[in-house]
Amino acid sequence: MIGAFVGIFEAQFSQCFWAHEEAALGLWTDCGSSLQVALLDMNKTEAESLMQTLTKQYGQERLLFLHCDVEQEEQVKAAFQKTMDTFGGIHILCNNAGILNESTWEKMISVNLVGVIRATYLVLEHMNKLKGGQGGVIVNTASLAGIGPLVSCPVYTASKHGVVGFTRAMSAASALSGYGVRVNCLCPGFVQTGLFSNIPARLGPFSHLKDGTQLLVEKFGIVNMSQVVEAFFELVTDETKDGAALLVFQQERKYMPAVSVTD
Ligand SMILES: NC(=O)C1=CN([C@@H]2O[C@H](COP(=O)(O)OP(=O)(O)OC[C@H]3O[C@@H](n4cnc5c(N)ncnc54)[C@H](O)[C@@H]3O)[C@@H](O)[C@H]2O)C=CC1
Ligand SMILES: CCC(=O)/C=C/C=C\C[C@@H](O)/C=C/C=C/C=C\[C@@H](O)CCCC(=O)O
Repeated sequence: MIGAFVGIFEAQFSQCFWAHEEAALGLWTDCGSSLQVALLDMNKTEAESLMQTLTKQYGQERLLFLHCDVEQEEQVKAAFQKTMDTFGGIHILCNNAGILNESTWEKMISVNLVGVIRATYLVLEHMNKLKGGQGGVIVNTASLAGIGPLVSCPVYTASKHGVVGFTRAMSAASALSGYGVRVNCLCPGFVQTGLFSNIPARLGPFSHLKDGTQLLVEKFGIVNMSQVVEAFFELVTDETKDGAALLVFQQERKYMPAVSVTD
């Protein structure tokens, strides 16, 4: 799992993640008897405290932290190889790393979209059945802003629309190529994390639109982190889900049908 430490996944990790262990393990024959997790992130500070907590609960042999910046090809490649060497395989990848700051929009595209593409292509070197892998599933964290425009954040919106489009196309390419790898995306609404804090400072040239964003927050409400993790595991464990975009609202979650231009 990439970009897992702070925010959406960190807070609910232990409560939800291991609760789905049996269902996840049942998907592949070479998984052994327990779920093992590599947490890749560039935030070492947060990593240490979470790893201490999880290690106490689940044992050191099932957890691995690797410092990794998704903007750096060699770091991602090395982290996946270390994960393979440690655990013997990679069956689930969650591309969760993301930033929001309209003032540094090129970086936002680099992390939120290019980082997802890079990690997907690199993990396929290990997951792809045509390359000796066991197959697997990739879940990309997009956003509701990957479905509809977050007006105060046009480039964040573009990055997340890109994640949804890449997910759907990569899913079809994988299925038609026989990779044995499903690709889905999560589209949560607003979640109380670090990314959600200090909103005006994140809007760059669009800070004058902060009130409109606040109206969206009031309209959509705040999604609980455990709802996001539960949705993640639905995309992992439901083998019928491939190329799916799962929207996570405060009151419900529902799938967004792909728009077809040929219908
Ligand atoms: N907070 C929200 O309201 C929503 C967030 N999301 C998405 O959820 C994902 C997680 O974000 P949050 O937990 O909210 O924010 P967060 O800021 O709390 O967590 C983001 C994580 O990504 C890591 N990260 C950032 N850049 C990285 C890089 N270059 N390489 C490796 N790791 C990197 C950070 O260290 C951090 O651990 C993001 O993709 C975000 O766009 C989607 C919908 C709503
Ligand atoms: C700084 C911008 C801000 O207000 C905070 C953003 C926090 C999280 C980022 C993003 O992932 C959340 C986006 C939520 C968007 C919600 C509504 C629309 O933009 C999409 C409408 C989708 C639909 O029409 O169903």
